[in-house]
Formats: sequence, C-alpha cells, structure tokens
Amino acid sequence: MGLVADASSVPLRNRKEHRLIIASIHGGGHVLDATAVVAGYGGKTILQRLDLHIRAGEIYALLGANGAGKTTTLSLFLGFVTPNAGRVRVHGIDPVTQPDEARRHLAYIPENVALYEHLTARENVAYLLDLAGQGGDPGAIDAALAAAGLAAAAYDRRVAGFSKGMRQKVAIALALARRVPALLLDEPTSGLDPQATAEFNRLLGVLREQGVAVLMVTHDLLSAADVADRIGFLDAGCLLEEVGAAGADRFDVRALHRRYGGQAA
Ligand SMILES: Nc1ncnc2c1ncn2[C@@H]1O[C@H](COP(=O)(O)OP(=O)(O)OP(=O)(O)O)[C@@H](O)[C@H]1O
Repeated sequence: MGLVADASSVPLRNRKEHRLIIASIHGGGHVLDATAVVAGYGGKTILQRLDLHIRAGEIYALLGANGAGKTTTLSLFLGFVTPNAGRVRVHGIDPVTQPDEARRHLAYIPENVALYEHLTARENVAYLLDLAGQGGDPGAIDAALAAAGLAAAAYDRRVAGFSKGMRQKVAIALALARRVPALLLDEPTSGLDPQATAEFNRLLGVLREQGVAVLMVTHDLLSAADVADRIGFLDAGCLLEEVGAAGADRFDVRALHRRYGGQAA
C-alpha cells in the first residue's frame, strides 16, 4: 500500500503539506521517474534518453504521433520493457528488478477497460481488490465507486452493458480503493463524447487531490490542456518539449496546436 494514497485519510487543509512530506521521502517527490532511459525492442531503439519525472498529485499528459513511443513509456513503468540504459522507478521501486512490487504501487487503465462482464460494478471492484491481495470492506468499495462518480443505481448492475466512461469509473474506483500512488492511462478520452470527457477530466482532479501521480498518454490536446499540470511532446522517442499549466511556460493551446497539432491529433 502506498504512503501517498493514505492522503485520503488526511484532513483536506493538510493534504498539500502531507504531499510535500511524502515528496521529500521519495527524492524530489517523483513517484514516476525515468532518467536518461534508452529502450526498445530487439535491436531497435525506441526511447532515446527519455527523462520523465512526475510528482505526487501531478497530472502529466504525454502526447506524440503514432509510433513516437508513448505506450512503450507506459510499459517501462509497468516493467514490461527493460531499459538498455538509464533508470526507472515507481514510488522508488525498480520495475526491472521488482516488477510485482512496482505494479502493486500502480494502476494501469488501458484504452478499453477489461472487467468481468457477468459481475456487477461492486462485485468487480471487490473481486479485483481480492486478487490484488487487498480485500476491502463494502463501505470502502462504495465510497470508492462514489468518489469515481458512478451513479449509485449502477453499483449492482452487471458491467456487460456499461459504456466506456462507466467502465473507466469502475477502474478508477478500483485504483482509489487500492490506494495506489500512481496511475497510468492509455488514451482515456478516445471515443468519449464531450460530456463524458469533461466528467473524466473532473475525475482526474479527484485523483490529483488524493495525491496520485497520473501519467496519461493521449492524442487529445484539448483534454490534456483542460486537465493536465504538464504536457510533454514525444517525437521519435525524444521528449521535444514540456510545458506547464502555471508560470512562465504556461501552455497556450492554440500555439501548441500550431506546433504539434499534426503530430498529436
Ligand atoms: N512489442 C513490440 N515489438 C516490437 N516493436 C514494437 C513493439 N511495441 C511497439 N513497437 C514499435 O515501437 C514503436 C513505438 O511504439 P509505441 O506503441 O510505443 O508508440 P505510440 O506512441 O504509443 O503509438 P500509438 O499512438 O500508435 O499508440 C513503433 O514503431 C512500434 O511499431
């Protein structure tokens, strides 16, 4: 169980301070940390000295053209791709040498969330929590489903009929119930209508408030600009530019679209 996730038990006014304490424990507060990573498949190098550092309570959107290496970056943190050089850490844990331990501190939500179709939303979260070795009490599961924004009327419905947005809410409820310090998202808003996208973005705000470090791979520049604290642009395995939501490098969506629209979209 991650320390950062315990932020939920900290009174709201103290959470920022709590995050700063946790940040100091984890070397600069980088829950997701890749330093000078070179990685690829077989003899082919895909990531070229990638540096990516994401703090507790930060939402980072990674954009880039098809084949730029975005999914490979997620696979690095999941321990499915081994770097040829450089260093990767998840909550201070090396996913190469301790993949199971690293994954215990991560939730990964793929583009299409896979759930047990014949089980209800509540049953899915309970069962998947059990599989993760973290059985939760029913009250905690309901609280997670509520925090994820699933309508109470859907808790006891089989997920077979759920939309993509509802499935994501179940997956996020599971991440909240597991109290993971880091969340990886692959194309979360593709196929969502504008209302579901806005709802999803609000949900990411809840994760931020809980101190979760979020890495979101997306082609959706508008949504990234709406919700992210930082946006990074990957091109042929290199991070071309990083822009922030605040300060001097605050992002200007129009300018970003002019520069990267053709690549990101
Ligand atoms: N398992 C694999 N074995 C060999 N090559 C792979 C493998 N997975 C990805 N690649 C190659 O690595 C490169 C980067 O792929 P990756 O999926 O990381 O890109 P991406 O930025 O996520 O692209 P997209 O936006 O299309 O999902 C591509 O050239 C791809 O063909």
